[in-house]
Amino acid sequence: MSDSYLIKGVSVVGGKPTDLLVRDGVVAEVGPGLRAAGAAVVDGDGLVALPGLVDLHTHLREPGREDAETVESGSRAAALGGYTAVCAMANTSPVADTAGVVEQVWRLGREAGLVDVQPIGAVTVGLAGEHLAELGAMADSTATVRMFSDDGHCVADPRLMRRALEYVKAFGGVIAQHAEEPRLTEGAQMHEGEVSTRLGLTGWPAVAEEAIIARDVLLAEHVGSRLHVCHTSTAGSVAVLRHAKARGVAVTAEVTPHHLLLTDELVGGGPAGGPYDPVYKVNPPLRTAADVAALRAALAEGVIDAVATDHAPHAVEDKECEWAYARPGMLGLETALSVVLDVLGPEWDLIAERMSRTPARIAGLAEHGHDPAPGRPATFTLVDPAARRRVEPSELASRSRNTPYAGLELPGRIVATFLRGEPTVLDGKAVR
Ligand SMILES: NC(=O)N[C@@H](CC(=O)O)C(=O)O
Repeated sequence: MSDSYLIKGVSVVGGKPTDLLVRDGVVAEVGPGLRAAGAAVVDGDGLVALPGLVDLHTHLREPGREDAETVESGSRAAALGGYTAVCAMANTSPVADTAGVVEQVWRLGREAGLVDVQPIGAVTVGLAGEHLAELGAMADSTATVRMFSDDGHCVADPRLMRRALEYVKAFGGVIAQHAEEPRLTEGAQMHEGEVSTRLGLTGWPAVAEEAIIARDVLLAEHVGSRLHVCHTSTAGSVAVLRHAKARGVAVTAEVTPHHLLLTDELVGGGPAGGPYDPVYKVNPPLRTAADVAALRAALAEGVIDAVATDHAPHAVEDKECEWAYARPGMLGLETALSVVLDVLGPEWDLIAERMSRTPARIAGLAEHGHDPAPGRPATFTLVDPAARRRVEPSELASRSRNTPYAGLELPGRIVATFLRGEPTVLDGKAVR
C-alpha cells in the first residue's frame, strides 16, 4: 500500500472538480493541478467525495450470532457502503451490558481495522427492562461508550427511562430509544392498517411508536437530558418530534433507508418476493406511502437528523421460513447511500449532513463527519453518482442475504473509502 494518494479531479461534496492529496493519514492539500511524486493516483473524474459515512445503528451480531455477521464481515460491508464508523447495537449474546463485552466488540473492531466500531451499551441488564446496566463502567471503559440502547426492545418502564436519562447526564451520554409500547404490539406482524386487514396479519399500530416518543421527549425535557429516537417510522412521530424540537428539547432522531423507500404494500408481494415474504418483515414495520412522504420531508427539513441503517443481518433459517416465525430485520450497510441518493437526489450537502456530519456529532465521534479539507483526517468516501447497480444478494460482503432490494436497480456506487489515509475500499472492492 502506498502511504500517499493523489485523487485527481474529484468534486468535494458537490463542488467544482479539484485534487486531494492524502499523506500521513490526513488531507495534506486540496486544490486544482496538484502534483505529488510517489503518490498513488486515483482518477476522481465524475466522482463525489463525501465525509466518511457514520452509521448510528448497526447490528454486527458478534458475540453470539457469528453465522449471521461478525464484526469483521459487518465492517467490510460498512466500508463497501462508504462508511468509516458504525455504532454497534447491544443486542448481542451475551448482551453488551458490561464493560467486558463492549471492550470485546471495540477490540474486534480495531483488529478488523476497516471502520471505527463504536459499541453502544445496553440500558438495562440483559435488555430485560428491569435494572439499569453498568452505564458508568461502560462509559469509563476503553470503549468510552456514550450512547446506550436496548434496541430490539423498548425501555418501556417510565421510571427506568427517567433514571437512565438522568444517569447519562454525568458524562454527556445519550439514550437511544427503540420506541414501541409493548402492550400495543403484542403479537404484531406488520403495520396495522388496510394491508394488515387484507392479509389477516396482526397489526403494529403507529401510535405504539408515537406514544413512547411523546412520553420520552417529556421525560428528557423534565430531567434536562439527551434523547435519541431510533428508526422513526410514522408521520405522527414526525409531528411529535417537530413539537419537541420547537420547545427546545434535546432530542435527535434517525430514519432508516428502508422506511424512506418501501411501504407495507410489499408484504402483499414485491420485486424481491411475496406475498408474505419475510424479507419485508422488519421492526418497526414498513408503513404507508403517507408515512414515507412525511419521513422524507422531515429528513430534508431536519426534524429527522440522520439516516441510520438498522443493518440487521439474519441467517437463512431465521428469514426463509413462514412469515410468523421469521426474525424482523433487513440488511442496510451496502445499499444505504444508493437508497438515499434515489430518495433525495444528488443533494450532496444534505446527504453529507444526514449521513456523516450529524450522526458523528450525535455519537460523539470527533474524528468523523468532516469534509475533506487540509489538516483533517483523510476519512472520506468517493461515490460515482452516474453508475447504476442491480442489487445482487450473493455479491454482498455481509454474511447474510436478507436485502429487500434484491434485483432492484439503484443509483450510485462506492468507488473508494479511506479511513485515516488508508484505503479500505479501492475500485469498488474491499482491500482486505
Ligand atoms: N430492526 C429489526 O427488525 N431487527 C433488529 C432488532 C429490532 O429492532 O427488532 C434486530 O436486531 O434484528
